[in-house]
Amino acid sequence: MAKVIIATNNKGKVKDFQSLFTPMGVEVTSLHDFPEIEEIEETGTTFEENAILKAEHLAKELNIPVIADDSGLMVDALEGRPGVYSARYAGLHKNDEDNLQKVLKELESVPTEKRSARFYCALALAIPGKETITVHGTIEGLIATDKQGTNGFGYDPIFFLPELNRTMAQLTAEEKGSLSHRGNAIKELMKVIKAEGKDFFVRG
Ligand SMILES: O=c1nc[nH]c2c1ncn2[C@H]1C[C@H](O)[C@@H](COP(=O)(O)OP(=O)(O)OP(=O)(O)O)O1
Ligand SMILES: [Mg+2]
Repeated sequence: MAKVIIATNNKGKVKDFQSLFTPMGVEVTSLHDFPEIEEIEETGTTFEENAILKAEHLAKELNIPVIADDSGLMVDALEGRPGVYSARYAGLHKNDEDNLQKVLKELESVPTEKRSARFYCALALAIPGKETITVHGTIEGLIATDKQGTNGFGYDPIFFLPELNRTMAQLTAEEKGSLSHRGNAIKELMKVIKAEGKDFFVRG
């Protein structure tokens, strides 16, 4: 069976990738399957830089093609924060809940029309001996005033999609994949590798 290696420790991202790749008959492998690999520090100042760091690190260790995802939430009223620091917004050892509560608190007095935000996902594909490819995808939404829904992960329960009248955490995995920043980035990556005659699948 064809496999794709994603350099991530985030179980929510793994689920998102599974919902995109499983229908293609492709198995998703993550850092959870390589416990001996040390996690690399995200020292970049952009999503792209961090995605490249994560993908190239694991591709070098394993000597096979690897994809990495660096993503986050950008809130206009917060000048783009939490941005690249989305995973560490409430502090290094905080979790998704603390992070989203911090955003809700900071937006407490901000009216609906000023609660615009977007998710951003940068993907890097590192292939040993080749130049690393980066692509990105986004999705626009509004920050809700409280949590809704239990699907997904991270900031999904407070990311409201006005056209669907639901938060991202109220979508099925398939719905999220069809319109999310991550789904859009994957579509872009598929286009680019096709155009460049490259491939990220590992067989066997
Ligand atoms: O679809 C999403 N739905 C909700 N929240 C999301 C999403 N996508 C990214 N996010 C948030 C979660 C985390 O706060 C940050 C990612 O941080 P980021 O460093 O890329 O991931 P991570 O540290 O959790 O895992 P890893 O680096 O091992 O891939 O943005
Ligand atoms: Mg991370």
